[in-house]
Amino acid sequence: MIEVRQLSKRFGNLLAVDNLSFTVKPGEVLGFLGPNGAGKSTTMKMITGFLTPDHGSVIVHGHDVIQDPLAVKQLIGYLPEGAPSYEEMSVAGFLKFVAQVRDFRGAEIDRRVAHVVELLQLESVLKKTIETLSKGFKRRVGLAQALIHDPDILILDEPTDGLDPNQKHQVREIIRNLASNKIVIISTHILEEVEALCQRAIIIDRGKLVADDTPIALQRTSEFYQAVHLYLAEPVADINALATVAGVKSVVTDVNDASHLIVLPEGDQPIFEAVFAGAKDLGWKIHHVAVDEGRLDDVFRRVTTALPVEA
Ligand SMILES: Nc1ncnc2c1ncn2[C@@H]1O[C@H](COP(=O)(O)OP(=O)(O)OP(=O)(O)O)[C@@H](O)[C@H]1O
Repeated sequence: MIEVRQLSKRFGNLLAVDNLSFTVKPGEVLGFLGPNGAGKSTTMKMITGFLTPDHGSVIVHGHDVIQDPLAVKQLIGYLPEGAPSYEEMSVAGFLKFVAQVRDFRGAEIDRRVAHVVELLQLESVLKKTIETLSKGFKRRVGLAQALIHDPDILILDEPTDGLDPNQKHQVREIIRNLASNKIVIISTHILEEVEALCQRAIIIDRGKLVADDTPIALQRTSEFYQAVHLYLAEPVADINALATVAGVKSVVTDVNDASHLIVLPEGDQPIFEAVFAGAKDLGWKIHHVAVDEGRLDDVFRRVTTALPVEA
């Protein structure tokens, strides 16, 4: 279990993390979301013991990160933002070095390295120096070092950043397969990644927690949840004729397709049957209908602050 209690961190005048509290249980994959500069990396660095908080504490499986940093570092595999340091080392040399730092000796070092090399498919780049690798391979080497000691807890700062769609898929599969008894915290800007991988999502904004729920529950707070998409045979003149149907808040036209209407509900109750009947009564010819499940990107925009546009 990870317990983050009233964590704060200031850089000069900037309160980067502001009284943040949450807990994560074994078996949970937690998506950690927020706009650029929201404080995700800073929080992850404090959980892993790489940065000292100004206030608050982090308890990892009963160990306080500040009082007992070594115990916590043994429990955690951490993939920091960006590429591994030690750019001039070969991949094989770097992974061996990491295994030694993790206190493995003799044949166990080779066994550990071989395991992560296979897991992350690094065979073809073992002899290359890290600085010569593509961004995707650097990310995979970073993941390999985080996994080398088979940690109970993985803290992954944008793990699929820079990977192509196939590699993204592979890395998500690896995380999904690892996750059954581990705690995984993933920071990401990719909302589909949260929907695909995470049982829970936390959104922070300006260092503060602004949402904490399952991705589905968050999605259902979107104004599009239960919205009805009507795909008509042809555009209709008066779309607002449908706005009088009980439970309908408004009707808008898809900007890219005039025969696609989006009927938004007043609340979160289904309006499909009433909308369908209303459209039929109006004599509209319907090709296809779909009910919206809600959108995480819409919720993200609602609960976070957009950065000011630079002049
Ligand atoms: N060492 C530092 N010194 C000064 N300011 C810092 C330092 N580290 C982070 N910050 C600032 O703290 C704020 C939070 O940064 P952080 O990297 O935690 O955000 P983030 O949510 O991870 O952003 P991103 O999504 O862009 O990676 C930012 O405004 C950042 O510029």
